[in-house]
Amino acid sequence: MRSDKEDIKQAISTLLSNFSSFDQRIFNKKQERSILTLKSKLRSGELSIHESLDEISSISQDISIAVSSAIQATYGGKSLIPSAYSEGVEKIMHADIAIATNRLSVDLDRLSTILVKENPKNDDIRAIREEVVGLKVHEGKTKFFESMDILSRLSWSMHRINDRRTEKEKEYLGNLASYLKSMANKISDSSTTNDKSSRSLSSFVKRFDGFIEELEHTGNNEVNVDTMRDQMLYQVKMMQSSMNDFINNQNRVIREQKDIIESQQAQILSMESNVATMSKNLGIAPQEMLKDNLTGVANKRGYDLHCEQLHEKWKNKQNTGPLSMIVINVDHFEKINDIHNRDVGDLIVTWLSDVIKNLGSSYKDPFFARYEEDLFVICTEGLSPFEALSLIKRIQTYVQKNPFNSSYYQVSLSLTVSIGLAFFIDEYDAPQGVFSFAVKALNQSKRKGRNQVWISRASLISEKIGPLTAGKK
Ligand SMILES: Nc1nc2c(ncn2[C@@H]2O[C@H](COP(=O)(O)OP(=O)(O)OP(=O)(O)O)[C@@H](O)[C@H]2O)c(=O)[nH]1
Repeated sequence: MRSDKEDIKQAISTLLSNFSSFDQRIFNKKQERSILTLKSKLRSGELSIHESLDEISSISQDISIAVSSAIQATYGGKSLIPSAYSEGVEKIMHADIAIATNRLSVDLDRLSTILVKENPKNDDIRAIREEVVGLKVHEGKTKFFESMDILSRLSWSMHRINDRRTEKEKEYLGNLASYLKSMANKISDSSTTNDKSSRSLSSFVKRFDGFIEELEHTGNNEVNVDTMRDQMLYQVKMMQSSMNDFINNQNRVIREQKDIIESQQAQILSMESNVATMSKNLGIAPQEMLKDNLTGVANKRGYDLHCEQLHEKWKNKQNTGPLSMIVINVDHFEKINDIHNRDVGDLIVTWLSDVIKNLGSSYKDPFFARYEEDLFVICTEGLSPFEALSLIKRIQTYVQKNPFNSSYYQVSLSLTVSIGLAFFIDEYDAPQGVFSFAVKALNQSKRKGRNQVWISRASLISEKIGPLTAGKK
């Protein structure tokens, strides 16, 4: 595109030189000066092709008028009817004006050839080119006014082409700026860091916005559009260098994260191998280490592991419905041990564990563990406060109404249990905290006379999780 422009500039410049060499009778000093100024401005790049074409059009009109005046002066002021023209022109065929006309036809030939090559699909230009070829056929005959008319029309066609070209270039620059803006936006939004390189990328969003606005207010002057293209090129280079910084930084962050993950993986591997060694030394399989020997349900280790998973779920909001912890303890267990013996106590622990497990299976089969001694914990997931309380009531009623029997030890004992309930309420709740809320509620049940259910943070549960229709506060 650049070199085509240079060709056009060159052709216009030659045309102007030939204008200057016209017979002095045709020009006055002012026209001569304006041709010289125009030429030097065009050469220095002060003037665009667009502006030069305007000037040429007006100079060629001046020249046409001057030539017609010259003819009138020569032929005694005959009126300018077509036959007078052809007669006048015929008579000055051998004068300088004829030479100038021939030069003009050569210039037109050159200019129209370049334009047809550049715009092969433009019908106007092709038609003008045919007229120029027609002019050449009549070489030797003076066709000054026709040449001037063709030059004028050629100027206007170039005008229109230039207009469309600058419009297109502006559109292209605008699209490019929008694309780069959205790219800078996306990258800085998705950045994992807020370092200098990602901030610098986000600053391009504003810069491109300014550029798009400036483009909207720029006319079709190609000198301005050239400047805008240069500015855009500069911004693209700057953005490229910011992107390089950004990519280097992101790579560094990824490398650091990879190092952390590798060291964590190594720790996990060593922990796993420790567990494997421990279980080997103890002669039990790893999963057996998470089970209570007496009841076969999860033990405290199993409970701790479950709590870790529960915490992850809670933090990432992946839990399916409300979460709660229910702690259950046999009333006066020490006395039972003392009055009967620890074996009876063991049987009671096993019996109660089965009772809780069976009743829980109708309540979405919650995780259940023997935490220690005669203390059990149920972690419910997806049970409303009302449903959790209904499960608690069923356990309590079952224990109360069904005495523990052992034919071997010949005992039948009426037992009761005390219970504490707590719910996870907000993102600050962690399993250890919720467990201690549940234990506090259990202690309250014991203090208030046993065989009771107490609920921790009951008003918050009603407000944030769901209604409680049973239980005491
Ligand atoms: N049989 C049996 N007893 C255990 C076991 N582990 C701990 N114990 C005993 O269980 C008793 C725990 O009693 P607590 O739960 O404090 O009961 P309590 O103080 O009698 O009664 P509350 O105040 O109603 O809880 C202690 O005497 C422990 O020695 C076990 O595995 N089997």
